[in-house]
Amino acid sequence: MLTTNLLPSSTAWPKTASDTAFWTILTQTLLPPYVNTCRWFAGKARQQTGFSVQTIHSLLLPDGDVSFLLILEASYADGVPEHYLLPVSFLTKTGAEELAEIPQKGRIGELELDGQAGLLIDAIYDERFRQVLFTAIYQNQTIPQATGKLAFHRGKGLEEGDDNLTSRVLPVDSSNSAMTFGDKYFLKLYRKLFEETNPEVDMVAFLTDESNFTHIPAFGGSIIWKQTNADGSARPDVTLGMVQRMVPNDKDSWMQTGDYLNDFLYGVPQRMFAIREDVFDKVELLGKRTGEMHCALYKPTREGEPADLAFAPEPFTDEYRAFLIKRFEDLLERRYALLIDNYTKLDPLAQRLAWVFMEAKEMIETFIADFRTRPLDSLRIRIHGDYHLGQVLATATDFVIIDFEGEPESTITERKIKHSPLKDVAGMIRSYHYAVSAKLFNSTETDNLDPDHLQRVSDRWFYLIRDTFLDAYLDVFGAPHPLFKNNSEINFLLLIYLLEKAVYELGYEISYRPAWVKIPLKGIIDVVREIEKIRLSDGHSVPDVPMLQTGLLQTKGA
Ligand SMILES: Nc1ncnc2c1ncn2[C@@H]1O[C@H](COP(=O)(O)OP(=O)(O)O)[C@@H](O)[C@H]1O
Ligand SMILES: O=P(O)(O)O[C@H]1O[C@H](CO)[C@@H](O[C@H]2O[C@H](CO)[C@@H](O)[C@H](O)[C@H]2O)[C@H](O)[C@H]1O
Repeated sequence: MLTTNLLPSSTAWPKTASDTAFWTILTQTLLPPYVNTCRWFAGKARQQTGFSVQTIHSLLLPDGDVSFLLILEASYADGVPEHYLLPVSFLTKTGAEELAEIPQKGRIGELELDGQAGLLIDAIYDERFRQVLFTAIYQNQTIPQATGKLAFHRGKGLEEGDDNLTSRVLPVDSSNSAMTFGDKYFLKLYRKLFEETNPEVDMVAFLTDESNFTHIPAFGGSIIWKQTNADGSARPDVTLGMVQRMVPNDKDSWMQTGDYLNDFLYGVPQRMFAIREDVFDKVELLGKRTGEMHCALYKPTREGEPADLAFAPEPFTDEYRAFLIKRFEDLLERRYALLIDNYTKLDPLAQRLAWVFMEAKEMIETFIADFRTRPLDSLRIRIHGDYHLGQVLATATDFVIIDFEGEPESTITERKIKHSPLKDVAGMIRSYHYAVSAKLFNSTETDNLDPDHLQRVSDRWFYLIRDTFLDAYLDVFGAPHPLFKNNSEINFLLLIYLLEKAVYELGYEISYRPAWVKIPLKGIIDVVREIEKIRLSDGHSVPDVPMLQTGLLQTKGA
């Protein structure tokens, strides 16, 4: 098995940490093709100009061997370089059994080091490496490194006595790597790295330590690289990993909602509109849990107590308004450009929807600009930031909210900016709209139905579910609501965030799922209609945005 294309070096594995030439050769040979096959590498579509190993951390394994945590720098023709975590182990031929267990996606390549043939692997597939990480967290270890130290921190959720659990890598296909310990703890190793604590660690640690909200997996610990410069001065922390309690679950809420919609679908051809009561119960429960999460994140400073500035609520300042408007305007420009570039690839119905979006440009811009001066007394807090049905695990009777990393397109600093929690609410409402649209317009059961009728059925399901979610959500705080001034502010903010989310999604779908582009476009147009109503009722004239037939999402005959 290990006979071809061995990359030779005279340095023994443990000594390679200081052999710069060795790593330079690797970044020119084995690493680029390997990294480009990895799900976690986000630079595949960009013009790459090369990789380099920026930093190497060493971890001593229980048997005296060593694994390295490589910080890889990926450079591109345009834009700033990115940094990725790649832990590596070297398994020699003698460990034939272990070698056989390494999946293809963990095999970086064959090497011959100091006369020993072996395989360079992603160390997450090395049980010894996983064990060292977990033990270091359990023991709150700090391990000095050439460029600072690795600080392992144990959180409240990691129980006494759980220091010797067997581990395995989880087959989740995501942008990070997941492993479990004793099927009780879930360790996420972050792959794309940022200078600043990952918002997920902030949020999960805060909710575990400072609140009674139990519908997140409790915080079990973190792995932080405390960087220093060559002169010993400190640099921003880099989060490498986080442990949480493992949540037994069959599925996430996206799948669960899909199951409910399958039941609903059977009645549709018979012109029967039936949503089971337990579906409403679940939607209500999720609204309630969402409200409770925001309640837990709302931490007004009490008299005599020091303010926790990272989580203290803030008003809608001019600075925030300017930030949101600029971000929205930039997003809109990028989306219009993307839509124009891809227009001819869209089917005729998507093209019609795209036209309405184009025609509404001026009205959307005016609506966003309103945000600069409109009086707003609601408050902003830290929020989930990327909230949708896929981020909620469904347990037997309840829900557990995961993935607090925030919006993937935003910088880490942006992800920590406080927003109205209605941004999360808008995320979930968009998700219900996605769920019903994707199901009703892509199923054989509804293939032959009149598209206008189908659109009405879809809208009815969506409005009922949306209102159920929203009512249950708003009920959590009671009246007067501490975070929202009044219904008019709630409506305005919801529209802004719904629009922003749908415009964001438009880009995601053009890039990843062109057949679904119609879903966010329909979401945008629904908001445009609402804006029209508001402006007309305020006595404004509105630009002439064309009306459309219903049946907007139907792909048949396109
Ligand atoms: N605490 C947990 N317990 C059980 N499964 C989890 C837990 N956290 C995440 N998962 C599973 O791992 C998947 C990826 O987790 P997520 O936090 O969304 O990572 P990523 O940011 O890499 O997408 C989730 O969709 C879920 O299936
Ligand atoms: O990978 P992430 O969870 O960070 O989110 C990205 O991918 C999501 C799709 O997996 C995407 O969500 C969109 O599609 C969902 C259905 O697949 C739907 O429930 C969401 O409402 C919709 O936004 C998300 O936008 C993107 O950031």
